Amino acid sequence: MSARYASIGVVGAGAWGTALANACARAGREVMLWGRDRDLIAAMARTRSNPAHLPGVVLADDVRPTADLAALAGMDAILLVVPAQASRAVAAELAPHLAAGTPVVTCAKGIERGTSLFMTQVLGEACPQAVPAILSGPSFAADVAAGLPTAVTLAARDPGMAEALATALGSSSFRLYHSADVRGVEIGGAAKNVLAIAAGIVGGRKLGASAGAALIARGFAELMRFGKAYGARAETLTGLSGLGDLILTCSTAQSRNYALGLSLGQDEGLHPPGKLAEGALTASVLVAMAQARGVDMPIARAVEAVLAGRSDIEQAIGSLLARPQKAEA
Ligand SMILES: NC(=O)C1=CN([C@@H]2O[C@H](COP(=O)(O)OP(=O)(O)OC[C@H]3O[C@@H](n4cnc5c(N)ncnc54)[C@H](O)[C@@H]3O)[C@@H](O)[C@H]2O)C=CC1
Ligand SMILES: O=C(CO)COP(=O)(O)O
Repeated sequence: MSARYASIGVVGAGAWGTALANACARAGREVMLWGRDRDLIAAMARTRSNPAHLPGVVLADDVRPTADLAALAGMDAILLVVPAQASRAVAAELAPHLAAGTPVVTCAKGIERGTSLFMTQVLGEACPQAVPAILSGPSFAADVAAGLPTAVTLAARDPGMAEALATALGSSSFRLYHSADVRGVEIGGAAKNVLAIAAGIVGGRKLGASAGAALIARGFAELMRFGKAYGARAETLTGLSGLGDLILTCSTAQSRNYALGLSLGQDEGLHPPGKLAEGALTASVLVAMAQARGVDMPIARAVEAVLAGRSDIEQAIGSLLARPQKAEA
């Protein structure tokens, strides 16, 4: 069945796109890797590396970089690996080159601002002839590129398609579990980034490991409430793409979202500059969507208030600690 997906087009030559291109090559796929920056793509083809986004990683022989989206026409499946807020524009540019029924797997973690749409819903609008799917889970690009063991979830509404794609892209070091709970997978990836900023703030303020663990557990309670309100399955939220990714991203400054929170917690502002921290872009839309369905998300709300400049760190921490004591569940 995996022969159906012998060729994979990866759209987006940042850290994650480059790592996924290598992972697909490792799984025996023929891979084309598209990036919008012609100079960068030419340099990647020449040097077989992407030092700007993924230093120290050699591009696998079976990965062909291209700056021409039309070159991806005829690929058996596409991985869309650009930031969440750029996904609509890039998917629309890609759409004319896709045959009807081509799976397009979004690998971005976020919710579209302005429309409050999840990533596969954005794909459905921008690329209506494609079949949307999602890949998400605890996986730093550097780890995947280095061939360290990782496990993620690939979800598509059609379970057979999810299984076939997972079989085609997986290898012994890059394990893909399959699922039909598309909504659950996209909610976990979007929400955990916002909560990771809070975890970074706790780290930056040196509130202690106990506070860090409490933050993860109470953050997960928020993620569960939001997920249930928006139709996710509980087993998905407690799986790799929910709890798994929340633990990873809340645990280390290797995460850009955690690193941003760390910097805020140390009163150093929004650092490091120029690094993509999806949680900073998702926070306001996540909080608005929670409010719209009456979901209580005090930690996400505190992060949003800090990012919007309506609250300083001390006020945000104070407001969380001043909440009335209540039953845990
Ligand atoms: N880096 C990681 O470890 C992981 C990242 N992700 C997710 O993957 C997505 C992409 O992240 P990264 O690759 O890490 O980011 P990155 O910052 O390394 O690369 C982003 C890429 O997208 C391109 N891009 C940005 N705006 C664009 C536009 N309008 N049109 C075309 N291309 C555009 C940039 O040129 C760059 O090549 C994010 O949603 C992130 O949450 C998911 C799992 C792991
Ligand atoms: O999503 C990720 C790991 O699963 C990457 O996290 P950051 O975007 O915070 O670096």
